[in-house]
Amino acid sequence: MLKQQVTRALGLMSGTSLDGVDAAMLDTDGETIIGFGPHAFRPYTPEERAALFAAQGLWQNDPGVEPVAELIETAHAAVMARFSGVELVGFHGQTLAHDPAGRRTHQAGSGAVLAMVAGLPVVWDFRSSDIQLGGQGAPLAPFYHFALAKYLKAKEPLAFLNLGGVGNLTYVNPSHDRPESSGALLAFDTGPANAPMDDLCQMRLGQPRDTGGILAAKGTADDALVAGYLAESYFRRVPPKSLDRATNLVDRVAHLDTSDALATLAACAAGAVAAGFEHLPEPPARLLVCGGGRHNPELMRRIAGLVPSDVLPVEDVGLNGDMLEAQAFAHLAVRVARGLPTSCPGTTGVAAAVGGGQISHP
Ligand SMILES: Nc1ncnc2c1ncn2[C@@H]1O[C@H](COP(=O)(O)OP(=O)(O)OP(=O)(O)O)[C@@H](O)[C@H]1O
Ligand SMILES: CC(=O)N[C@H]1[C@@H]2OC[C@@H](O2)[C@@H](O)[C@@H]1O[C@H](C)C(=O)O
Repeated sequence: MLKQQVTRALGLMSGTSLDGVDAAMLDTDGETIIGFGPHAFRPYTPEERAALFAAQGLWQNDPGVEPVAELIETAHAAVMARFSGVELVGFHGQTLAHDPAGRRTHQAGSGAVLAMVAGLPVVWDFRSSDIQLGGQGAPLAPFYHFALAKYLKAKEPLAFLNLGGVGNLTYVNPSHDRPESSGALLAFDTGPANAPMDDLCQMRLGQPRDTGGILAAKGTADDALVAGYLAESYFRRVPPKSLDRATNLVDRVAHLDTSDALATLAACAAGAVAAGFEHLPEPPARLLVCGGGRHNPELMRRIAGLVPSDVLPVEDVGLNGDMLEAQAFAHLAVRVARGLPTSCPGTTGVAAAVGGGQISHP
């Protein structure tokens, strides 16, 4: 257990978009955010990205996973070395496979190795205990979203939307004192967000993304295809629910030219968010958007056209939308070190509030 409560924690997040490692420092006691610290981004090289892409679907003991874990550890160690004054590290690892129905999830990279390299305590393996207890193991950022709502002094319910490789939505009712209180949080993955658009760009153009949504904006979405996709059962399923990165969405737009295909994928991602709104207790006045997808005006325009809330990048309330998930794992690390829960029935569907994560010491 942590002796002092307010801790300078470094959060490390390598998300499903496979773009690189986000690292951000946060001063927190795991409940109240005291202040934000420096941050850094360490992009994966095209070769590293290709190796991570090829490793999608691999489980802990599968052949070929070891060199990928080493790649991940090396990239994280490099970005950690840029920080000083860190007291505790929260290391998410790289999700390679996620199967909540089978009660297993795989975040590659060892926190024990990073603890040795950095000479610091590292909290890692955040998702296993939740999934083993019947939760989805994801999303986990909602407990941080709750702390952010308090930091913003929100009085009314609000929602956070992360547009990463996968999208996830968190409804926060800030009238509660604790995130695990019944009704304080409702969170789930909305559907694929940027990953299918990125994959299509990589396959057809040899580039990692449709920067600024420029190509998507030139295209016309295939509305029938979008409607057929959104009619699928995932979108109607009552949360909690979470997704793997893998999807066959790119195959479905194979017959479309690149701009139309990207417009269609953006419409699917936006439609998935709107479908998620159907599950919220009420539409919040504000939808605060983080994650790389908020840099895609075409995606943002489509979401704003479909939901009744004001759709705002989190920068509009003074937060950093590129570092929010890294900050979340700093915050969660402190919660784990203090023995506080990191998920609850409203966020992952686990039967009761549970603390995930293990701590490795150097
Ligand atoms: N300027 C931009 N224009 C369009 N898309 C962008 C831009 N910048 C980033 N993105 C998209 O944002 C994504 C990266 O976002 P982010 O880093 O939030 O995802 P992640 O954390 O890896 O994923 P997840 O949250 O699912 O784990 C990439 O998929 C990329 O396509
Ligand atoms: C299994 C896994 O890694 N899920 C990620 C992914 O990326 C976005 C979405 O799907 C979310 O469920 C989760 O990440 C964020 C950080 C979370 O746990 O809140």
